[in-house]
Amino acid sequence: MSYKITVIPGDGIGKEITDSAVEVLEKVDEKFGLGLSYTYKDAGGTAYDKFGTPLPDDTIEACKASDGVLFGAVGGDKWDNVDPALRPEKAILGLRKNLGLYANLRPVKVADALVEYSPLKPELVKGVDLVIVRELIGGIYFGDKCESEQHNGAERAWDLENYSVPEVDRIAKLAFETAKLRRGKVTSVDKANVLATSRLWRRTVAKVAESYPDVELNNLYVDNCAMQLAIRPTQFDVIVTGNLFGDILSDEAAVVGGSIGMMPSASIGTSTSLYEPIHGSAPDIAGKGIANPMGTILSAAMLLRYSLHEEAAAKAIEAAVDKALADGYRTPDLWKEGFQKANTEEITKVICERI
Ligand SMILES: NC(=O)c1ccc[n+]([C@@H]2O[C@H](COP(=O)([O-])OP(=O)(O)OC[C@H]3O[C@@H](n4cnc5c(N)ncnc54)[C@H](O)[C@@H]3O)[C@@H](O)[C@H]2O)c1
Ligand SMILES: CC(C)[C@H](C(=O)O)[C@@H](O)C(=O)O
Ligand SMILES: [Mg+2]
Repeated sequence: MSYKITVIPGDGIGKEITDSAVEVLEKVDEKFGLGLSYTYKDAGGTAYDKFGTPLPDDTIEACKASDGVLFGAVGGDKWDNVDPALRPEKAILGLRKNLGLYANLRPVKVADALVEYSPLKPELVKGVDLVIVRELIGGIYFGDKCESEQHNGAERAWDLENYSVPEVDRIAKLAFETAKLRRGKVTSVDKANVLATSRLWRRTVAKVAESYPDVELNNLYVDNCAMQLAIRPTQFDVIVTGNLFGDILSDEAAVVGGSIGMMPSASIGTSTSLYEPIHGSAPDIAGKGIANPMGTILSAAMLLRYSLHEEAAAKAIEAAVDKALADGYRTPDLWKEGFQKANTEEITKVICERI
């Protein structure tokens, strides 16, 4: 067995969290004999500083030639004033597009040990186990845009949202397939009372649903969904939604789970899949060695499961994270009186010891 993994640390806390996840991967490799090898590539502001572009071609090529990509995060205030086409965020957007990663799976499962960390009452959080299936390479993110123009004597900017039936059809099918393997419920989230794209979205999802009689479909407007996530998150199994709504709802859902630092994701499509935590480069804590690496570690577990089909190794990582939490270790984002504070390096060691 041998597998090639491309690691893209990126900016801010990106290096700290990917170093941590690779350490954990090395530990499972030792135990399960997976034969993992790593190629490190630049992306984001760091790549812009070195090469004048946030996404060098050889980063894309390395991703395509590997069995899975582990991505940290990109972005930071330092690059706020660069040409918008060269912003660090263009690196992750470009990778998603170049690799055809049309679906982003963002599971939200609350570890027993973290139930009390949610801003919601424990009885509302216990048993939360949902997955947001976010469309990732369409919608307003990738429509035509104008940074600035004169219109009726005033400056304006615009971003166009568009979705085609095939784009909605493929993400809806993936959501229904996902629901079939889970609790059989899809909630499609849109703004069909206002937006034409959402009405096409809703019609297309309904059509796909006809082929899945055993899966229940219900539709929610995005504003209501945002509220429902805060008042009764256990009602959700699979949430399928567009690019922008999925971005916003997943950060909200992360809070239900106690900290955004815990949340992993898998971006899948037509080429190599990419795995990354849902959070960003956290410039406010970068370089301090205190970032929570567990979202990235759990993303690495998803890589083992979905790209390498190494289920036992994936489960070993997830169990080790659960055990570290159950044993009372907390990174600063989760720390409370009575618990053992662990920085990035320390929690990594604690997790490795539990593999
Ligand atoms: N996929 C990505 O690369 C990605 C995702 C989101 C944001 N970003 C970029 O990251 C930069 C910062 O964005 P932001 O501040 O809005 O969002 P962010 O997710 O980076 O941070 C939001 C808050 O959560 C905290 N946080 C995030 N991850 C954490 C972790 N692992 N452990 C502990 N605390 C953590 C941060 O300290 C901050 O207080 C921006 O440039 C943004 O565009 C990149
Ligand atoms: C950095 C940004 C482009 C990205 C997004 O909006 O998709 C991020 O917020 C995410 O959630 O992965
Ligand atoms: Mg986001």
